[in-house]
Amino acid sequence: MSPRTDAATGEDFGWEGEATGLARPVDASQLDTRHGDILYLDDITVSFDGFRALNKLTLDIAVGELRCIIGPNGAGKTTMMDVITGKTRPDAGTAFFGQTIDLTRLNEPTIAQIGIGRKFQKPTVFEAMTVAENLEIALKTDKSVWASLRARLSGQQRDRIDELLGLIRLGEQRQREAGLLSHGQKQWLEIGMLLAQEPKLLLLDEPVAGMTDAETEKTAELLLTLKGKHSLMVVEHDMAFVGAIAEKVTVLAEGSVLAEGSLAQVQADERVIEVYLGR
Ligand SMILES: Nc1ncnc2c1ncn2[C@@H]1O[C@H](COP(=O)(O)OP(=O)(O)OP(=O)(O)O)[C@@H](O)[C@H]1O
Repeated sequence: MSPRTDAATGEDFGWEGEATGLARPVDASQLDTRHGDILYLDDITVSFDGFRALNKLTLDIAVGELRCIIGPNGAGKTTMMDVITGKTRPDAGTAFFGQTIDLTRLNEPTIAQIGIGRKFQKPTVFEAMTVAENLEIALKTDKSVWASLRARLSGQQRDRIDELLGLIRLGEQRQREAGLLSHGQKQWLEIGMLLAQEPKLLLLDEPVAGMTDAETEKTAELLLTLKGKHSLMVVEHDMAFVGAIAEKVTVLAEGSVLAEGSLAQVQADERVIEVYLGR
């Protein structure tokens, strides 16, 4: 046997058949969601120096679902997203994207490429470029900024940018430098940049933190529009926002699922009240 290398990223995945290895390159067309789930985490455990940040976490997300994840500080929400995106390898358990793609065997660039987008809390847009240019770069396969800007857009790509601008409500700002946008507008632009890559599953970490009430409301509308077309996992502390968008809410505590249901159901759950109030 010889070491295997991912052609797309040039990264060495080790020997075929090893736990850290990747037997074959994966592409998004292999995503099999015939059973209805886009994501299935099973018995995931992550330990940091003996401390269990995730403790036998089991959770599944249906295709097209908008799932909200809540939980007190330190519950393991970020660690869970790190496992899904390949940033952290679990000590035990499996994380399946569809029925067949085991995310615990893939690296971060490959996971992004097969259709899992992640929005971190802080917006990261190209501030010196216009809103439209930011979306252009996100659309292109050649990620070098200058190569992207020099290349001419196809009619189809122009239509897609118009569509994205409408969706993220930045049509009137298209020629504006991204650095001049409000915090909320930057967040929407970054969501637009992720959407340009047509993710199947979008992970959003506290998308409305620092937003005004009006921006929060617009973000709720945006996410409700995306639901169905994409599957979404939203980690959020703002309960009014969660109430506006969520059908099903998962409460994490001490690295496991504590409760699941509508926001009203989980808020009425004694165990949930206890972990939030620390009684
Ligand atoms: N790299 C690390 N090394 C050591 N401990 C870590 C590491 N990353 C996370 N932890 C610990 O794991 C636990 C879970 O952290 P995590 O950031 O996933 O929680 P969270 O639910 O996202 O919290 P918050 O709502 O505050 O963002 C915390 O106790 C944290 O201190």
